Amino acid sequence: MQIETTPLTGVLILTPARFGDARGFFSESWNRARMAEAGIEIDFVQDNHSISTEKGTVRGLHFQTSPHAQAKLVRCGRGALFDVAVDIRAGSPTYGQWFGIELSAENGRQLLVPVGFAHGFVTLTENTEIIYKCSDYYAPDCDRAIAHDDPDIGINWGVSRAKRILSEKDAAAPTLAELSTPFTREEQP
Ligand SMILES: Cc1cn([C@H]2C[C@H](O)[C@@H](COP(=O)(O)OP(=O)(O)O[C@H]3O[C@@H](C)C(=O)[C@@H](O)[C@H]3O)O2)c(=O)[nH]c1=O
Repeated sequence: MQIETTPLTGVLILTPARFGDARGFFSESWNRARMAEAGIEIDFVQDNHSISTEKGTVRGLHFQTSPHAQAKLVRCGRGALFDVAVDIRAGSPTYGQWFGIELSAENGRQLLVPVGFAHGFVTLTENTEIIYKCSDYYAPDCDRAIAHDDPDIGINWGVSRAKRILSEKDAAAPTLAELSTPFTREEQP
C-alpha cells in the first residue's frame, strides 16, 4: 500500500498493491491492521456504492454534521472519476481549499477524505461506479450539501457547466459561506 500526502493535512492518496496474473489482478482494497500500522485508524461502519450512467455527473459537495460526521475512503470500481475533498473545518489554515485527483478502475487509487471535509466527484466516463467506506452511518438530519461551483472554493471540475448533470438537491445547494450549520471547531476530531 502506497500512501501519499496532499496539500490538505489528513487527505491521503492510498494505492493498494495489485498482484497480477493471467486471470487479472488481486488487491486488498482495505486492511484495517495494515492501515493502523501506518497510523490510519478509522472504524468504517458503512460501505456505499453508486453508479452514474452519464459522463459529467457531479455528486456533491456533501458532508454530515456532528454527531454523525463521516470520514470516507473512496475508490472507483468501473470507469473513472475526478474526486474532490474540501476543507470545511472552521479555523483551519486550509479552510475552503480543495484537492482533487482522478480515481479510476485502472489506476486503483483511493482518496481518504477525513472528518471535517466535504466530498464530491464528477464522472469522466459513462456508467462510472464509485465505492466508498464511511466511518459513520447515513443520518439524513445531519446530511448537508455545498454548491459544487461555489466561487469562493473554485473547484476546476474539468467539465463545462452545460455538460454537468446534478441532482435537484445539489443544484440548489448553498455556498460554504451561506451554510447555516458550518463544521465547527467543536466537531473537529
Ligand atoms: C448517502 C446516502 C443516501 N441514501 C439514500 C437517500 C436518497 O434517497 C438516495 C440518494 O441520495 P443522495 O442523492 O444523497 O446520493 P449521492 O448524491 O450519491 O450522495 C453521496 O454523494 C457523495 C459525493 C458522498 O460523499 C456521499 O457521502 C453521499 O452524500 O439514497 C441512503 O439510503 N444512504 C446513504 O448513505
